[in-house]
Amino acid sequence: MTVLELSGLSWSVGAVTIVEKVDLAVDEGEFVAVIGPNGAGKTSLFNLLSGVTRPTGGTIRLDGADITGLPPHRRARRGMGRTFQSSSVFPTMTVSQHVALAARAAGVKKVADDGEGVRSVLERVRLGHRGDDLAAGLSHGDKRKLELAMLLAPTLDQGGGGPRLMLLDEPMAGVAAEEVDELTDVIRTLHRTEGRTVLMVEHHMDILLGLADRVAVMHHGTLLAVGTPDAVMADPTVQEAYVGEEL
Ligand SMILES: Nc1ncnc2c1ncn2[C@@H]1O[C@H](COP(=O)(O)OP(=O)(O)OP(=O)(O)O)[C@@H](O)[C@H]1O
Repeated sequence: MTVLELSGLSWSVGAVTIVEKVDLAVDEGEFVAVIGPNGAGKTSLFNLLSGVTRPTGGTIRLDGADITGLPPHRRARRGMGRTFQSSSVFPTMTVSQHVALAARAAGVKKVADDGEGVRSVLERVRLGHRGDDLAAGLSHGDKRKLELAMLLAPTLDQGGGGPRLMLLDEPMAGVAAEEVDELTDVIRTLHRTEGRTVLMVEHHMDILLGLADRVAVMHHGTLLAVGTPDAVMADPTVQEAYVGEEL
C-alpha cells in the first residue's frame, strides 16, 4: 500500500526553482534513501514533506489524503515525524528530560522524567543507561539517538510506537565512524522490527547498502533516478551527477 505519494512536487523562490516536479510513491514499510550532491534540494524536499515550507506546485498525499496544505503539527498527528540536519538538543537538560519534554510538547499528559514510558523509549534507541546524564555530555551519535527518542515520545501515551512515517535528515552527520554502525542498527530496528516507513537523507552510499530498499537521487532539484542501491550506483547518469564528489 502506498503511504506517501508526491506528484509534480515543486518549490520555487522567486525565479529560482529549487525542487522541480518530483514524482515519488513510497510503500508502507519501505525504506527510501534520498541522496544527491550538495545543494541538490534534499533538505528543501524534506521541508516540503514535513510542511515547514509550502510547495509552489504539485501535491503530497499521505495514506491517500491530500496533505499539501497542512501545517507540520497536523501532519505529525497523521503519523509523520521528522528530525533535522543539525542536532537540536539542550545541553543543560538530562536525556530523560528531553524525552519527557517532547512528549509534553505533543500534548501527552502526566509524563514523569524518570517514568517507565520515558525509560522504555530510551531503551529502544539504546540510551537506557544515559537517562540521568546531561545531553551536553553525549557523543554526536548518542545525540542523534536522543533525537530519535524524541521522535517516538509524542506517542508515549499510546505505547510509544512513534510516527509511522519517519523523515530522517542526515542522521549520520557529524557522527564518529565508530558510532555509525550502532546508529545504523538503531535506525534499522525502528524500520524493520517495528515495521515503520522511513525516508532518510544520507550522503554516504555505503551506509545505505543493507538499509535502504530504494535510493532516490536528487540533482539540481529534480529526481534523477530511483532504484535499488546497486542499480543506482551502476547508473551512468548518477555517476555523472556525482563527478568530483564521492558517491
Ligand atoms: N529559502 C531559500 N531561499 C533561496 N534558496 C534556497 C532556500 N533554501 C535553499 N535554497 C537553495 O536551494 C538549493 C538546495 O538546497 P538544499 O539545502 O535543499 O540542498 P541539499 O541537497 O539538502 O544540500 P546539502 O547536501 O548541502 O545539505 C541550494 O542551492 C540552496 O542554496
